Amino acid sequence: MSETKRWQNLRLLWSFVRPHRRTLALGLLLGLGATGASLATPLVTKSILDGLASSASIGPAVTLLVILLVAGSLVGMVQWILLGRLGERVVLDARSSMVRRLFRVRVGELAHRTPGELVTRVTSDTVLLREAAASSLVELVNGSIGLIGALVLMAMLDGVLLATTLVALAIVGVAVAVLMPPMAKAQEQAQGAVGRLGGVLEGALRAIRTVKASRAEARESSRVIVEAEESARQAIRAVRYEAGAYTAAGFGIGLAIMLILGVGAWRVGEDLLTVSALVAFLLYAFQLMEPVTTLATTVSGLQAGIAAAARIREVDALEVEPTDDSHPRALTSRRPIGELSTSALSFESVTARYAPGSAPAIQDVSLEIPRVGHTAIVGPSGAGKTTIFSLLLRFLNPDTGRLILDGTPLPDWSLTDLRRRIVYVEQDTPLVPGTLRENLLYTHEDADEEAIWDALRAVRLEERVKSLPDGLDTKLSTAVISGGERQRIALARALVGDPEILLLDEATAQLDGLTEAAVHEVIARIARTGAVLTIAHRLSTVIDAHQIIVLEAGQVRARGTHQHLLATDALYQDLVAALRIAAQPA
Ligand SMILES: Nc1ncnc2c1ncn2[C@@H]1O[C@H](COP(=O)(O)OP(=O)(O)OP(=O)(O)O)[C@@H](O)[C@H]1O
Repeated sequence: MSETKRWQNLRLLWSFVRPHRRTLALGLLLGLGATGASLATPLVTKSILDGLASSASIGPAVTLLVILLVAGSLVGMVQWILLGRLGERVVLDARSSMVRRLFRVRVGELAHRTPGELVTRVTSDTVLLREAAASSLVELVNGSIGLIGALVLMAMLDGVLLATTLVALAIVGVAVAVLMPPMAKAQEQAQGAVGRLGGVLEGALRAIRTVKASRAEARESSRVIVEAEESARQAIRAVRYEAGAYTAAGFGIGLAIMLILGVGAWRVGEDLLTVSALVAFLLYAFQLMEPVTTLATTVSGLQAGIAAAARIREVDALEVEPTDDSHPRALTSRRPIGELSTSALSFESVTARYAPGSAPAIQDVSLEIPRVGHTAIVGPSGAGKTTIFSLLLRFLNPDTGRLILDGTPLPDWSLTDLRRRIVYVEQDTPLVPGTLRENLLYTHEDADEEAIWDALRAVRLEERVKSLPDGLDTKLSTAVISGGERQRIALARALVGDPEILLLDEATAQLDGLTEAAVHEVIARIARTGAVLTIAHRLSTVIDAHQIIVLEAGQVRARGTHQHLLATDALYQDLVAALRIAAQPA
């Protein structure tokens, strides 16, 4: 990591702590209190020893020592709790901001990342911020103050002994400084490996049915375990560096104590130092050990936090969709159909690509989708059908040309207004976590109970839902839902959404009779008052469409009704022949 990047990441780390700076300041203050108590302890011990040697009263000094011990411990405990809470708040803030960001990121940006890897960033990378932001930062500041305080007091006790201690500490410092950068790099790599492990496991579990049906359980578990092994290898590498730093620190401390004892004994023998001063000096030397030994973990905690901040930063850098604030022109009202032009949507010479410099996914496409009626898009795989939907929903923007909705270019609509008018039913119809009711109201939250039951009736799910013990409030995680039912729930959601425009990506799988009937019912209902655009995979869907658009290699090849295209277009004839074969009962 370059210095500028490290600095940026440190600032990012600070940006998470900043809102809690008062708590942090209190933590630092309490830490100072505890440090003060431990710095005073050797001096009070010295005065007790001196009192004993001269037969003076040691009562007040002993009382002070007890007070210092009790107060120091209590302050330490309060600081611990305070910093623990601070750490958890930092984690929560980081998670909340990442999650909000992730849901605003453009769909295309997420296409190249596995959900599992992103999940790891939100769940485990943020935990590393906790240590770094709270304990490490405070330990570093308090530890440094304790270190400086002890050195000053040691200088007051005996300059020669201090010089001896500093030589030993310098050796420790150099060793730790040499071992730190590779340790930080190893920690960064270990964190990255955990992310990849999450990604691979998530991908394999998502495809679990295919995995099992292909008898590939062993192969898939090996693939995941390879990532787990890599993660362990990276973590072990990091541990090795940590161990090196600790050993160097421990060796240096042992050396320092031996040197202090040796030189101290000589100075006591020469009457240059009292025994009580040597004891106090040794107590300080032991106090120095703590910041020096924990320095490695404290700095490594900070390094891990900085590396985590870098990975959080990557999510921050993902391109997000524009906010509605950038649209002063609010187009919120649902316009009466009579006032509209006959074309709800039009493409004007649209060319679009998924990445700069790549081949266009669609090229120079012009088409009109009538305000009322059903338009079906057909074409071979890769022809650009899904791209048409992505452009309409603004998951993707055209390179050239423009799209017009109700006479207004798409970029002039706020995303909220645009997507409020459109309901999108995906091919594999994912349901969101929550209850059946929440799923049905997902697109149109304000719909009433009557609209829900009407939609369920239309997709032949009324009886099934009524038979569920919790009815509409059934949690989908606890219910057994078949593939066909899942599709019918998604279709019912479309009806409840009461859309002006329905984008329906028809399932390619063979549909059961009920689901096929539900598809037709939904298309027919919405097409009576709105525009339905389907990516059609079923002959029956195509035959009934008012308009069919044939796409080939990213371009509009032909358009018309089923009869017209059947008589005039060879590709359409081939596509229909394939759909006929697919529609034959097995
Ligand atoms: N996320 C993506 N990144 C890069 N290229 C893509 C992406 N999605 C689609 N493409 C490319 O764009 C072209 C059109 O793809 P599109 O998915 O629109 O076709 P399709 O007609 O829907 O195909 P299918 O019927 O197989 O789903 C193809 O060449 C495809 O490889």
